[in-house]
Amino acid sequence: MPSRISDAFKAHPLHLNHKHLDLNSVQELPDSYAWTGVDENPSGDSLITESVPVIDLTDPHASELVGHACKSWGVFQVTNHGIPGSLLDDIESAGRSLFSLPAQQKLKAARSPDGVAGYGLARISSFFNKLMWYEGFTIFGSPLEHARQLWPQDYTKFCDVTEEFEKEMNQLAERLMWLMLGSLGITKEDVNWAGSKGDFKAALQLNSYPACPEPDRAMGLAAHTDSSLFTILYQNTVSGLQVQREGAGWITVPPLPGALVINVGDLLHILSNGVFPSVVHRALVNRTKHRLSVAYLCGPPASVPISPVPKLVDSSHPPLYRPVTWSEYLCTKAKHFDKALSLVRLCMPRNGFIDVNDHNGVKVG
Ligand SMILES: C=C1C[C@]23C[C@H]1CC[C@H]2[C@@]12CCC[C@@](C)(C(=O)O1)[C@H]2[C@@H]3C(=O)O
Ligand SMILES: O=C(O)CCC(=O)C(=O)O
Ligand SMILES: [Fe+2]
Repeated sequence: MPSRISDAFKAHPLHLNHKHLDLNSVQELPDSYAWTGVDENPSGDSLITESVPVIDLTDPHASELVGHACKSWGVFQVTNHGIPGSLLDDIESAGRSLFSLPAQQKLKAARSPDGVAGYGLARISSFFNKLMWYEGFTIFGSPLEHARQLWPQDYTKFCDVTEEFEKEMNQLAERLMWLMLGSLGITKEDVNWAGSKGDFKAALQLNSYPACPEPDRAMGLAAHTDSSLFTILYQNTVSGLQVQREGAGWITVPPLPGALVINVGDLLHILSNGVFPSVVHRALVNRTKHRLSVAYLCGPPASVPISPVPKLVDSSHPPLYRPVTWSEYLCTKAKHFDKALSLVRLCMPRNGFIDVNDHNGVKVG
């Protein structure tokens, strides 16, 4: 099993990057991009339409609210999070300047088939027989080499902005982690790798969804859960993000000015012994507007095995998952996609508790 995140995909390279179309110049939806069932299960079909919780982080009850949102939704939005609006504007501009480069230029920074970082299709593309209306750029570590290839004359701006953004996101991640775990009575002593500052690793993902001639039949980013502890997502003003809610179908997470979306990932689901569900989500596209999002996928240091926190385990709550490192999990996900979580599961939950992440029999794609 790989011990470094950058080696996580070596055993399962993605050889699809050549299938790349310049989506900005396509007038009609090619058959290879036409999905069926995109419009199935909209939340409007149920009688009560619930919405994803919005939490003001300066609220004195923030931890309880966050805990409740994590348990019952696995996703929430935050306001008053302390990330300057100007930095959100800057990261959006950095993304725009990247994705508006000519296709040939972007391909100079193409992610290698077995790599983590760079420009290309979504990693999960190989699990679907249709292509996504999507292009992405992943930063893991320094983006310097790729930025030099993209903008030989002027690469420092992109590096400065992404570095500053990651620095701020790291601090917010630290705060959120303890709000989430704190709501379960878990302290730093219970999670020994998270004792000091700056212990998170993260992937920064820039996502671009060009305007699409037939949005009702296209898929921006197919349904998935994140292989992170949790993800902090900035979306521009164009809506598209949807989360799957048991019994309610697909619920749109509306872009709120200045707000950030936080979603539980598979590793926090494991760490919380299944108490926090990792939410299935996807992104749809728009007919006239270009949608951009930036995801900060927060994970533990590469060599740390993640397992259910002992405090959450007793005779009536046996550990549901075996220990797994981030890189090992990414490798399992690259091979088995939505079966990855059940592959690290030790036993089925007791007491008739249904694990929302058990997709056996439920199609997420
Ligand atoms: C650290 C990660 C987590 C990755 C893979 C690797 C780098 C990029 C991440 C994403 C970002 C876009 C959705 C996703 C599903 C994808 O295709 O690439 C994510 C995937 C995961 O969460 O599994
Ligand atoms: O673009 C979005 O809203 C979702 C992006 C996402 O799910 C991801 O980057 O993991
Ligand atoms: Fe995601």
